[in-house]
This record gives sequence, structure tokens and C-alpha cells, in this order.
Amino acid sequence: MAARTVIELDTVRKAYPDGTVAVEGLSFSVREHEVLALVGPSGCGKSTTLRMVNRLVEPTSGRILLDGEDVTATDPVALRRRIGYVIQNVGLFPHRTVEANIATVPGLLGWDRRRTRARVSELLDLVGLPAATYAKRYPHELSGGERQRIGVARALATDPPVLLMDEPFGAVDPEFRRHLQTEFQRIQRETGTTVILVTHDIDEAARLSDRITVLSRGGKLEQVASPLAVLAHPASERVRDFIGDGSASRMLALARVQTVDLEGADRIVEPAPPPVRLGARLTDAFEAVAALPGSAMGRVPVVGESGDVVGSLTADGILGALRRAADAAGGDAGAADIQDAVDNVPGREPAV
Ligand SMILES: Nc1ncnc2c1ncn2[C@@H]1O[C@H](COP(=O)(O)OP(=O)(O)OP(=O)(O)O)[C@@H](O)[C@H]1O
Repeated sequence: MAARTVIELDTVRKAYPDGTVAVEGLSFSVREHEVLALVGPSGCGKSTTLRMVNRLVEPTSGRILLDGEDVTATDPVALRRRIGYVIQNVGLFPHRTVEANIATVPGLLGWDRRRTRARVSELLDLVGLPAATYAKRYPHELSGGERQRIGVARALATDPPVLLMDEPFGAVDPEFRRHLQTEFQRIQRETGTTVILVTHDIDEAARLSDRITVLSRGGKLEQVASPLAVLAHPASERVRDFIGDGSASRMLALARVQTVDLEGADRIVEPAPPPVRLGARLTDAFEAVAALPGSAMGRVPVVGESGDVVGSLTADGILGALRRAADAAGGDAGAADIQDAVDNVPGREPAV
């Protein structure tokens, strides 16, 4: 069964009063429970698009539907209760405790104290910041990453079906950013919230989203497709430019080792190197092959769930897996494109 459409943009245009056309003829839809990344170069209209969904910005023309209902015909306050919103610098109220910040929307909805307190505690657990330690703190008593997590907790307070996130991990250092991304993924899977995630970072989009929407200057739609399809088959020169180098290594991180990519276990040379797991990311398989000593003849054992060796994998197997993944992602890019991309994978040389 096809997933239900939750948000639909239909030929949306936004011209600001000074004449800047931020978004032009933009149409795309977001399916229930998916994470849709909105990417593109600076100033291409990502934030404007996001803010039109919750009516912080009004479209000049076109329609935006939430559950089939035109948002411009919906009371903005009621609308924003159905849509969580997380921005880069969070915007927590500085003179309110963490608890009071998270309880903002429940308070507006008239929840009683017990229900609110229970929800705050549940959300703090969800974002990994226990209430006993954090509920009574003020925003200035938190690290940047913790503030970010409180921002997510606040946005999720009334369990909105839709969450809009504008560069939510932008203000934190790269290592912690990775941690927050993983946490976000866990929370999103747990809650099933439909998410639009604005980011200028193609790696973040590839890692976190089910589909990527690429915009170019003036808010024009260039491509909507799965991360693998965008990386393997960029729809235009502008998408290619935006992605830049490194598509192949990004694809390796998305595709997985499958049985069809394997050769026989009987070809493994003893003493065997450490095995790779069936279903592992191709990146891990690639690193394993690249690290092989010459004596292993470029071949790693592959083990199944029970730990039994189910076959062996070589650099050619990995290349085949990458081609298969790219083909499965659709489009008609030739094998040469993929070969070209694979040739640019750092560390490929020693693997062959
Ligand atoms: N209030 C405004 N008045 C006039 N122009 C605006 C206004 N807000 C945004 N713009 C312009 O609209 C265009 C799109 O801006 P927007 O913030 O949506 O882009 P973005 O893709 O989110 O950018 P970034 O990645 O840099 O945050 C830009 O040219 C910007 O200067």
C-alpha cells in the first residue's frame, strides 16, 4: 500500500515584499512517517519553504496542504500545535526552566499538572537527559548540544504528527553532531513522526533521510529521490555541483553487503582475516578489503547472523554491490559513471 501523503506543496511561489523571489513553482509531497531532507546551496529558499508549511511565512501563490487541508485556511495557532518546529539556535525561553520550556505547548492546550509533568519526564528520557538532573535547570546551565536536545523535546511535547527541522544540528561540533544525528534517528523511528529536515549538508541528508529534495537558487526543484538515487544519478548539473565530490564514498555508506555479491567460502585463504557481516555497510566491507595483507589475496570472509561463514567478498564484489545499489535506485546512468565514482573512492588503489 502506498504511504499516505501528509504534506503537499503545489506550485508554491514566494516573492518577498522587496521583490526577492525565494521560491518558484515548487511542488513536492511528504509521506507519512518519512524523513524528507530539503537541501541546496545557501539562499535557495529552504527555510522559506519550511516556514511556509507552518505559516511563519505566507506563500504568494500556490497551495500547501496538511492532511489534505489548505494551511492558509487553518488557524495558525492551531496549525503550529500540529507541527513541531526545531531551529538551529533552538530559541528556548532563557528565563524558564527546562521543564517549563518543554511544557509550553501543553500549557497552551490546558493540560493538567500531572499529565504535563509525566510528559516532560518521558520526553527528557527520550532525549537522554534525565528529569532528576535537568528538569529544573535553566538554558544557560546546559551545553549547546543539550539545549538542542531540549529543543527537540519541546517540539515533540504534544506528539505532533509533523516535525519541521531547520539545520537542527548546525551549531554543534562535528563529533557531537554525529551523536545527535544518531539520537534523532532513534527518536524518529520510535515516534514515527513525519519530518522535513532542512540542511545544507548532503552527508547529513544522505544519512538521515528517506528521500532528498534538492533545490537550486530561486527555490526551484531540481530532484526528489532516495539518497542513493540522488548520489548515483544526479538529475542535473546543478545537483551534481551541489553534491560535489565524494559521491562514491557516500554511496558506500548507504549500500549493504548482500548474498548476491559474494563468492564461495572455499576461496578464502587461511589464515583468514577478520570477517565482515552480511548486511554490513559497504564502507565497512571496503575498509576491511583495503586493510588486507597481501597474503589474503584481496578476499574477506563474510559471516551470517549466526556467525557462520556464508561466503567471501573482494573489491570486485564491492564494486558490483555498488552498481547494483545504484541500478536499484533507478535512473539510467551508465556503468562508466559508477566506475568513475568508485575510482575516486579514497583507498581503492591498495584494495586491488
Ligand atoms: N524577509 C525576507 N525579505 C526579503 N528576502 C528574504 C527574506 N527572507 C529570505 N529572503 C531571501 O530569500 C532567499 C531564500 O532565503 P532562505 O532563507 O529561504 O534560503 P535558505 O536556502 O534557507 O538559505 P541558507 O541555507 O543560507 O539558510 C534568499 O535570497 C534570501 O535573501
